[in-house]
Amino acid sequence: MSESRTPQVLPTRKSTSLLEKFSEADVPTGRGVLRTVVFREKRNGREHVALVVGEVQGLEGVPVRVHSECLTSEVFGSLKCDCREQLDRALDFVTQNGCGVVLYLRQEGRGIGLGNKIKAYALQAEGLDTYEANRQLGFPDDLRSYDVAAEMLRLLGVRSVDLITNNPLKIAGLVEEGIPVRRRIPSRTEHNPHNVGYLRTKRERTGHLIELFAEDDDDTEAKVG
Ligand SMILES: Nc1nc2c(ncn2[C@@H]2O[C@H](COP(=O)(O)OP(=O)(O)OP(=O)(O)O)[C@@H](O)[C@H]2O)c(=O)[nH]1
Repeated sequence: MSESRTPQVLPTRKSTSLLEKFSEADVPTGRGVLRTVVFREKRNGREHVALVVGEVQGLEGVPVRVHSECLTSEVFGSLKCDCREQLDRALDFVTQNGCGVVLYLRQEGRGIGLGNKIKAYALQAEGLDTYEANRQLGFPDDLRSYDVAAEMLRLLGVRSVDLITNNPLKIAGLVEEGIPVRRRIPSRTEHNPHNVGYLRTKRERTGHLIELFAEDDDDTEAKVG
């Protein structure tokens, strides 16, 4: 008796559709026009933004920043982290380069949300570091996933990226979701007395490639900032 085999079709992340492209328009800014594309998550209605400069469809090695929302720093000017500066510098980079994408993901507080991030700040004021505070609240160090970012890039037609980041987990996360990362572009920001502990902890605990001092310099050619 001949054996009939059903071809095994493995589900791939690429075939899952998490998002719909909801709207887009050109928005004039101090840096120039940003093509602003809003994607909506089908499962929860959450909106994420792609800020696109130039023509990226079908391109390899597109400079991309995958940036997580940080209301406290980006809107209120908090000095406890370097998020606003990283966003500003990434936008400078892609606009000066004439091509690139900044994905602005609604993953406040590394995915735990604004209210919980402020709870974590209260614990940090009592001496816990950023990861200890997360754990005390019952969360892992980082709740983010990169499936949404990967699908946004695919829907924009980006074939591979030069990722603006210091976070090795972001690179791994995107690769895992099927987006080739050609190289890393370091994101360099200034430290201050309020965020130096946060930056050091990220470097020590999650391997962030942060150059806090001149002696940390590496010889990668392109840098943001
Ligand atoms: N839970 C928690 N989140 C924080 C804290 N400080 C900043 N964040 C959040 O951390 C996120 C920072 O995200 P990103 O700017 O993408 O930075 P990153 O993962 O450090 O990696 P790169 O900037 O790409 O190197 C934002 O969502 C901030 O709101 C904190 O003390 N606790």
